[in-house]
Order: sequence, then C-alpha cells, then structure tokens
Amino acid sequence: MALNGKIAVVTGAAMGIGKAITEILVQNGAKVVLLDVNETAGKALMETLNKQHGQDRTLFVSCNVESEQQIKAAFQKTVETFGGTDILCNNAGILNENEWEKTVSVNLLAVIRVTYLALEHMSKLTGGRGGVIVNTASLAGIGPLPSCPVYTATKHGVIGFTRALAAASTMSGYGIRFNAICPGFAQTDLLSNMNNKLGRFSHLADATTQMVEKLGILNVSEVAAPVLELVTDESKNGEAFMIFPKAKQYVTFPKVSSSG
Ligand SMILES: NC(=O)C1=CN([C@@H]2O[C@H](COP(=O)(O)OP(=O)(O)OC[C@H]3O[C@@H](n4cnc5c(N)ncnc54)[C@H](O)[C@@H]3O)[C@@H](O)[C@H]2O)C=CC1
Ligand SMILES: CCCCC/C=C\C=C\C(=O)C/C=C/C/C=C\CCCC(=O)O
Repeated sequence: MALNGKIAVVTGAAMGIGKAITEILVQNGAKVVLLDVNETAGKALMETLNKQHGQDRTLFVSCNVESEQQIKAAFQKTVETFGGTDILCNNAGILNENEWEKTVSVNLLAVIRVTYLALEHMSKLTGGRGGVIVNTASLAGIGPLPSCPVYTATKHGVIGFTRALAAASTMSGYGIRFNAICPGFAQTDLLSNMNNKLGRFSHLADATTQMVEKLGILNVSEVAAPVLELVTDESKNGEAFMIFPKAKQYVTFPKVSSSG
C-alpha cells in the first residue's frame, strides 16, 4: 500500500474530518498518532482501528494543540513508539466568533506551533526524514464567510502560512512538502449550534444557511480523499485544494513573486 512504513500525526483526530483523515491514512498503510482533547472519542477510535488493522497501527495521545508542552510530549511519544514522523495533518479547528481569540489560538497559532515543533523531527536539516504536512484550511480561506470574519481570517492565515513554508522548504532543503485543503461545508459537529457561535454576526445566520443550501454539504470521506492525494502525490507543494460536493480543484493564485 502507498503509505506502508509511514508514520502520520493527525490533530483533531477524534471526530469529524480528522477522524476521516485518520481512517484513510490507516486504510492506506500508515501508522497514525491521534492527537485530540476528546479522550473518550480518541481512545474509542484508536481501539476500533487497532482491532480492524492490527494492534500497533494507531496510538491516541491526549493533546491540546494550544499547549507547547503537550505537543512536544506528543512528538516525543511518537518517536518512542513508532520511530519518527513522516506526515503531519494540522486539522484541529473550532468556529466561535464569540470566543474569537480562542478561534485564532486554535485555528492559526496552534497550526504554527505544531508545525514548528514538527519541523524539529521531520526536517532533513535537523536529522529528520522529510515528508509532507497537510493543513486543513477551508473555502473560507479563499473567499469570505461573512457571518464568521475571524474564522475567515484564520483560514486565510493557514493558507498563507502553508504557501510561504512550502517555498521556504524548497529554498532551505527541509525535504518537506506543505499543502492545504479547502473544504466547503462538511457534515460535522462544527456546524451545530451555529446561533450560539456567530456572536455579533448571528443576524447573518439565515444568509449562511442559504450559502450552505447553495454550496451543498460534503461528507467527511469526500474531504479525506483529497488529503490522501496531497500526501501521496510528490509533485504537490504549496497547493490549496478546494473541495466541493462532486468537484475539487487546485487554486490558481496570481503570480506576484518568483518564489511562490
Ligand atoms: N465542518 C466544516 O464545514 C468544515 C470544517 N473545516 C475545518 O476542518 C477542521 C476539522 O473540523 P470538523 O471536523 O468540522 O470539526 P469537529 O468539531 O467535528 O472536529 C474537530 C476536532 O478537533 C478537536 N479539537 C478542537 N480543539 C482542539 C484543541 N485545542 N486541541 C486538540 N484537538 C482539538 C475536537 O475535539 C474534535 O475532535 C477544522 O480545522 C475546521 O475549521 C473546514 C471546512 C469546512
Ligand atoms: C468562497 C466563499 C466562502 C465559503 C465558505 C464555505 C464553507 C466554509 C465552511 C467552513 O469552513 C466551516 C463552516 C462554517 C459554518 C458556518 C455556518 C454554518 C451554518 C450551518 C447552517 O445554517 O446549517
């Protein structure tokens, strides 16, 4: 299988899109370390996958991506258990325009924090094997979701960070590819209780529901399949991969410098 012998770390792995990413990586031969704050769901997923695919195929580590110390410990545990990291999926994310600083913290600051700690293990410049990092952004990283300006800002930030690091990696010799997925609306808990999450933009809830009806809703396996494509296709670096129900497309960005 394509990912035999590869070790992946997935954040926000217990539920929703992260769970589907974890499943497709395991199904394609990888060993996967599941990081999440939801211990009950994370352990249950680990047990199910190990029963289906073999006892040493996954490991759940309780980890809040807002904590530098917990991330360091998680990568250490990954090295001790599986010997290194080849694939990182920065997927953990929240939507809460009321608690907007927490939204920035989890969706953007933590992606940067986890990536920098992962580089110490993955970069060829520091003794790593190289590999690939796939960040979960959103279509809201390409265009605006008016009811969620802070969420929109974090996802634009994730795409910018991904593309800049892709170019930095090529120029520096990290041996790591960096790509982002940009799904439309997907059927997960993130979409529930929206009225409580939109804060001062709750008056735009109906307009958002109309956007959902127009764009349609993805199931999580439709989001996970493009992640596998970005992990396995070694020609892909610095891509933002848009995922719609029944269609997917790489973003063509305007060329404004020689490096991007
Ligand atoms: N559901 C949707 O319509 C879309 C979601 N996304 C993005 O997909 C990613 C996953 O979201 P969903 O699966 O939809 O949400 P979800 O709520 O179903 O799953 C998120 C997972 O992340 C975990 N998590 C949250 N905060 C964490 C933290 N501080 N540390 C570690 N784990 C944490 C949760 O426990 C949960 O298991 C997010 O980055 C989200 O922004 C992108 C586009 C569309
Ligand atoms: C190009 C225009 C941007 C379109 C953004 C499209 C989808 C993005 C989805 C997400 O990243 C996460 C979802 C946010 C949901 C916000 C509200 C959902 C309301 C659900 C409902 O009314 O049923």
